[in-house]
Amino acid sequence: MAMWGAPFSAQSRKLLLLGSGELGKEVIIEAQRLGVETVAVDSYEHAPAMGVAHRSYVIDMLDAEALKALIRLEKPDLIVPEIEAIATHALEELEQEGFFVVPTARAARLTMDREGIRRLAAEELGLPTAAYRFADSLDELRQAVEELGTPCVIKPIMSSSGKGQSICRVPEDAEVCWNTALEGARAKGTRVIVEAFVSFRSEITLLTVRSVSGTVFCPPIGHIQKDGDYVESWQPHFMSAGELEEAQSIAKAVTDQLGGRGIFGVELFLTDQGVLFSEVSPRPHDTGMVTMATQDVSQFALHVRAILGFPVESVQLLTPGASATLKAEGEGQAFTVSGMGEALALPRTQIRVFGKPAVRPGRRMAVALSAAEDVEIARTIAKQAASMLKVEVYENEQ
Ligand SMILES: Nc1ncnc2c1ncn2[C@@H]1O[C@H](COP(=O)(O)OP(=O)(O)OP(=O)(O)O)[C@@H](O)[C@H]1O
Ligand SMILES: NCC(=O)N[C@@H]1O[C@H](COP(=O)([O-])[O-])[C@@H](O)[C@H]1O
Ligand SMILES: [Mg+2]
Repeated sequence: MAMWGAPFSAQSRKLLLLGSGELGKEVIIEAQRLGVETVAVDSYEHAPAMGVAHRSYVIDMLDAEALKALIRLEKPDLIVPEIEAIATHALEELEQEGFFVVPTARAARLTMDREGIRRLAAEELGLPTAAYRFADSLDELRQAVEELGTPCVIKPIMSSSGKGQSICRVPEDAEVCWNTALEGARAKGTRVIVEAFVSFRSEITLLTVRSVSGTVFCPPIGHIQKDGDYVESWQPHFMSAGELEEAQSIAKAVTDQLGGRGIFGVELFLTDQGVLFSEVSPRPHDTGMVTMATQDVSQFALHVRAILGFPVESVQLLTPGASATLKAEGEGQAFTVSGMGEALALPRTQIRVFGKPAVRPGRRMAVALSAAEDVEIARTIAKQAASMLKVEVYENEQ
């Protein structure tokens, strides 16, 4: 039986979030709504989730010793990874000591790098994916490109939101792609994955919830990515019954293998040759921010419910809807976000301004969420709302 007392009391239930961006901010808000004590951790001050948590810490989460020291000090009831770049071996050690890692320390380790999850999905589970190779040097990369043919996609094994990702269109591009990967990798190390380019009809995120009730799927979310990062998403994405069944069976296989409780964002490509598995996040997904406008219970609330051990019997889509992102262009800490009034004047539209303390080119700063009678109208309105939002950087100030 789940029960707990007030935050800060000896009876509190304490959730510690590793990574405190826009997704974690919503997780913390949902946890707070259930009376949970919350601790936000990230590598920089004033990260979005820190503003809504009871307390926060700034540490290098790839530093195993720093991570272990903090967790042993705080003794949280739940450790909730929000990003991939975490010293996951430290999480495994902490799990051994009795700490509870969401969904499991092994899932966090396997999804931390593209190799772990790709080998598990393709080689252990035999799920359909794009053909792939790994390379540790420019020479190995050239060899992989030759074997897979062009075009192919090259990504650092440790990166997210498209960082370090590029398309190799002709074999001569290999060197530029190698350098792009080196610059974009989020941790030291040079290993890359080379994937055959998939000409998909569309791509989706299938949010999959594992709770005490079993596995429940949210209606599929369609999305568009630019330079490897999401710019637009909508729900539901229409697909045939056969295709949906294929997608759900892939999602079920991967999430059952990873185990634990919580929400998983299973990324899939829809092609004329069938559904391909791409990757999975054992946590809420950026494209799933649309669920704040469309579902009876958002992906963030579902995650919190499932990890606290509560049932998730079903998920209801209340309305079709869409999301569109605002990305910064400049760089610096002196900036403003404007256009919120105009965006909010649009029908059935909400915005989330994340409150990140600094901008850099391409950084996601806000999202517009619109509901409408059909997804196409919702997409048009969400894009219009996002285009009204502007980030203005003050060049001459700090
Ligand atoms: N093999 C491929 N063929 C075609 N397009 C691809 C391929 N791999 C990736 N992409 C495109 O790039 C996007 C980002 O790729 P991927 O999800 O692997 O990167 P990521 O950095 O983990 O992104 P995120 O962290 O936002 O999920 C995909 O959603 C897809 O649009
Ligand atoms: N695709 C993964 C993703 O969207 N993750 C979200 O972005 C934040 C990092 O943003 P930042 O790079 O702007 O600090 C993460 O903390 C998470 O909320
Ligand atoms: Mg992805």
